[in-house]
Amino acid sequence: MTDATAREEILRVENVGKTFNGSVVALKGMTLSVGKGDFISLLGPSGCGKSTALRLIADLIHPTAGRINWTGGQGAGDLGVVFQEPTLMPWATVAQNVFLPFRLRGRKFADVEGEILDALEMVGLAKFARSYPRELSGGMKMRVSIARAMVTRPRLILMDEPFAALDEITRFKLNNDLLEMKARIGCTVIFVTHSVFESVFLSDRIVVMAARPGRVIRELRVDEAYPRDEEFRTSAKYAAYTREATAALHEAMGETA
Ligand SMILES: Nc1ncnc2c1ncn2[C@@H]1O[C@H](COP(=O)(O)OP(=O)(O)OP(=O)(O)O)[C@@H](O)[C@H]1O
Repeated sequence: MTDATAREEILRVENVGKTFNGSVVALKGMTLSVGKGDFISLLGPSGCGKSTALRLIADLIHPTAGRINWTGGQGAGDLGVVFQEPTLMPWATVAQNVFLPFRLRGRKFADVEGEILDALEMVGLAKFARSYPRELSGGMKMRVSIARAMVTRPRLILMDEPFAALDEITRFKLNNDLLEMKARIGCTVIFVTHSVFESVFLSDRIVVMAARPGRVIRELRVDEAYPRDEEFRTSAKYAAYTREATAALHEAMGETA
C-alpha cells in the first residue's frame, strides 16, 4: 500500500492485525512505512481501527498479527501522545502538567524548567505557567496537552483526534500552530482524524481506512510544500485534494454500508 519515501524510515508497520476477544477484527493487514519528518493522517469513518493503529504503535496494546519495527533506532519510549481529551491533572499547574513526561523519567522540575517554559512559549502559553487547567479555555487546554507531548522533543508524536471537540476557528488556529511547532522541533506526526479538510491541510500523506474489518484502502499524497497557510487553505489545489480525499472516504464508507 505504502511506497517507500525518499525519507529515512523510522517505523514500519508490517501486515499488522488486531483482533479483540478472539472475534472483533479491529485492524487487518495494515502496512505503513513512516518516514522521518512525515505528517501522516489516518482518515476514516468511525470504527475503522484508527485509534487501534495508534495504540499499537504506542505499544499500549500488542498486535495479534504482523509486526511493528522501529527501524530508525528509536523505540516506543521516544513518543509523545495527544488524545482528544487534554487529560490534564486538575490539581496541578500548567507547568507541572507539562513537567509530567520528565517526572515519569525521574527528572527534577528545577532541572527541566527551561524546557517546560520553551514548550509553553511554543504553544503561546508562557504567561499561563502558574495557572490551573480550570482557568483555561478548551483550546488552551489542548495547547497544554500538545506542549506536554512535545516537551521531551520526541521524534514521533501520535495524535488521536486532538481538535475534534474544538470550535472551527480554534481548530484552524491550532492546525496552523501545529505545523509551525512540528517544523520547529522537527518531529514526525501520525494524526487521527475524521476531517478531510484537516487531513489535507496538515498532512503530506493521508492513509484512508475502512471499517469491518478495519483496514487501509488507499494512501493519498498531498504534494504541497510547507509552511502552509491561508493561501493554501483557500486555493484551487486544496479544493482538488479535498475532493480526492472525500471520494476516497466515500469509497471507504460505501464498502462498509
Ligand atoms: N478494547 C476493545 N475491545 C473490543 N473491541 C474493541 C476494543 N477497542 C476497539 N474495539 C473495536 O475495534 C473497532 C475499531 O475501533 P477503533 O476505536 O480503533 O476505531 P476508530 O476508527 O478509532 O473509531 P472512532 O473514529 O469512532 O474513534 C471497533 O469496532 C471497536 O468497537
